[in-house]
Amino acid sequence: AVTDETRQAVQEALFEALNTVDSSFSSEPSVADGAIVSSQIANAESKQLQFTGDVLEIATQILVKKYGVDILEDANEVLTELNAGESSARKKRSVDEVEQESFVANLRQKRQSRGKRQGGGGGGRGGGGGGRGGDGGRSGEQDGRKKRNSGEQQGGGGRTEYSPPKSNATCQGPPKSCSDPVHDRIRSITGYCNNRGKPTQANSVTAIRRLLGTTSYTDGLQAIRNTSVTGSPLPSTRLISNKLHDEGSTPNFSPSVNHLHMQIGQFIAHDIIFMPSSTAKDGSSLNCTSCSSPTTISTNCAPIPAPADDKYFTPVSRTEARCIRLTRALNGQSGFGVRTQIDQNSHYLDMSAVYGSSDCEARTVRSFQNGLLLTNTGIGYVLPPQAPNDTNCQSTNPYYCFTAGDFRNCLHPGLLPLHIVFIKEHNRLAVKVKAAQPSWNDEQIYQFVRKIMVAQWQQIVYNEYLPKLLTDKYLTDFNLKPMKPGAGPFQGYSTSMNAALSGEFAAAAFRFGHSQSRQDFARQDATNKTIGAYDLGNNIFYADQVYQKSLGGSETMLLGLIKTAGMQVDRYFSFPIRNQLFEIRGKNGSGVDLISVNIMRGRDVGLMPYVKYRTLVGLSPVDTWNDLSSTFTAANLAALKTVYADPADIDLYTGLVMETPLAGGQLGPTASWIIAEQFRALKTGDRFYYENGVANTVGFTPTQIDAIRRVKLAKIFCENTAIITSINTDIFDLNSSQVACSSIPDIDIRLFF
Ligand code: HEM
Ligand SMILES: [Ca+2]
Repeated sequence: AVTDETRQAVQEALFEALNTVDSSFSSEPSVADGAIVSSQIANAESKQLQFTGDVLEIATQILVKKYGVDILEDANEVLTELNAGESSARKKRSVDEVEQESFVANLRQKRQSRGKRQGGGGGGRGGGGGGRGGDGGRSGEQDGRKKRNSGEQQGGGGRTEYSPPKSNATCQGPPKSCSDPVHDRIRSITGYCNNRGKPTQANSVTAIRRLLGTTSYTDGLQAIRNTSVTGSPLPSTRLISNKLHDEGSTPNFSPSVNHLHMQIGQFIAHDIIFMPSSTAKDGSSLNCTSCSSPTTISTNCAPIPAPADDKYFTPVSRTEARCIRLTRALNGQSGFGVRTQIDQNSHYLDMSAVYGSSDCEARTVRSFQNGLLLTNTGIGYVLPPQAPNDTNCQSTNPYYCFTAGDFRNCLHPGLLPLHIVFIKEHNRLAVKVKAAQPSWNDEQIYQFVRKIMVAQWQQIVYNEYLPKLLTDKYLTDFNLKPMKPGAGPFQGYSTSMNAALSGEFAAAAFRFGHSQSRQDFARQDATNKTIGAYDLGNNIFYADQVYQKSLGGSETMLLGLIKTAGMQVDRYFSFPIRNQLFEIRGKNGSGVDLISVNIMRGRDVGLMPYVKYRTLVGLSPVDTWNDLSSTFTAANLAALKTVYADPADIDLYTGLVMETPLAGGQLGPTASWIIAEQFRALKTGDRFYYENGVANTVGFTPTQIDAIRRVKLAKIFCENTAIITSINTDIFDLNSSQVACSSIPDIDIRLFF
């Protein structure tokens, strides 16, 4: 039983933590050299969680320091009591699965009233502002982005705090009980009620899973791993990147897999994971550029020191070392204990990059006419709607970036041909549906088409993308293969399978795709002539490439992806990936090294070192370097020894990309395992997976499932481009034979009525 003393201690710790949160962080102009801080911009819902998370993290440290870790269990009981009191204090809403109100989220108001009761001044600064209006996700997200050259960024006065806690009924999840029949038929945008017993599981803005249930935080709570098991400091992740991951002058192209495989991989990533970065108190991006930023700006800064002899990130001055900016992933912990990262997208494989991950965001991409998605055709061909207020966008009027289901759609130009093709495919199907069902309203058409779109996408991922990545054995062992035509329905759905993303997948394994990216992105015209390539390093968050009408817009970019080789998946990364992410055109060194970021992100998220995952995967445990010799080449082993003092230190990301690939796949055993495990969760944990037959869920009939099993990504490209008239039989095969588009059957929408 919890004592009153504990209750008192917990409340004291929370208010002390609140004061720390309110006073200890300073904001600086959020942007280095006018450059982009990050792609991982937190939306309003995530920011609400950050406030709670930051307070709980500090309160946890206070309690542990005073009373030891054993108090945390009782402290969480107190928190449950406090939250229950909070819930009953609020007017009950007419929904039965209302999430519990959070005591901590309302802490500022409590401090004020507490201050009054005690006769004190009650320090809270404002607390107003920032709430997300009903008008949608974009505007909510804008306030978190960089406000370049904005004078308001300076000075302390009048700044608003984190968004005040608010009911999240508007943007997060339909205000309907999971037993409402709407959840029989319609996959919610957020993922809400996909699992009826655990409605918010794998929803957008919820926590990631941890494969081993543990973290590598040195204090067991939040402190980033920084020491070797030998006691010496861990190497800087930029040093690791320089020594192990520099492709040098001899890039390794894949002999068989095209560049499109890279691009679809990123589109998959942007469906299932968006791990937001911490923000400053005012909701803007933190400027974690200087090496001292963890003490001068925010404890949520984790800049990466560049070695003094770094060729690209040279020292700031003779006395000041250079760091590569990095902000810690936003802490969404909701109880006392360990820091917890979140996924801001719906974790499910449900085309979030097209449809959005919150109900507000979903509205921003719809036209609300005849089920159509918004487009912009001003230039003479279809582009997504423009986002003139996107402050991450480096290209300016008239080359605005775009609004799509995922904020990162303009991260680099290679993503846009896919966004465009899928918007066009949705609208193509919507037109057919309208013609066949003239009486249907916008919502009916939209949901009908969306359901088919997601089914097609799942088919493409499981039937075309994954078999090019994983070996047949992994596909079989993890139940990843779609069933044969005529078979099914699939009986693998399990209510106990949590589809949520694992941190290991998000912060390490699935970032393998960074190794597939070329420096030059080709364009090819209808005659298969190369008509100009663009350089990745000069185009991060620049949208102007798709506006190049004379070069064929996005279609020649798409054909370029299909017709050129991707890079081999290995430990080497192209120059822009390692040096020019977020670089301003012409300003060397204004960007970051994505690979040093990946490795540091793993430490930030608390991933365990590589060797800890081997037993999970069925590999031998590791004591000495020699124990690694069957999974690494001698050359890679020797390279590892040049940076790590002990095999137990190896960062997960580096270990995964350095393992010898399995025959018949692109990855080694551990990376394959982590990725296969995730796609199994996304398949067998998704009530709406298209092959399923689940009670009280309106899926597809056997005939409809078979129609989806015949879907080919190639046909979607054929139908939605002007220049593609013949295409690969195997869409990701660089050396594929070609067929006429007309010989590939189109999906027959009539089968779905
Ligand atoms: C030119 C190609 C690409 C660029 C420029 C790029 C860039 C980025 C950037 C800037 C981040 C955020 C890093 C961080 O702050 O931690 C990121 C994260 C990530 N990338 Fe990529 N990426 C590319 C391709 C890919 C591909 C091909 C895949 C997968 C096959 C992929 C998978 C991921 C994943 C899983 C994350 C983590 C996302 C999150 O935590 O929200 N990326 N990428
Ligand atoms: Ca999703």
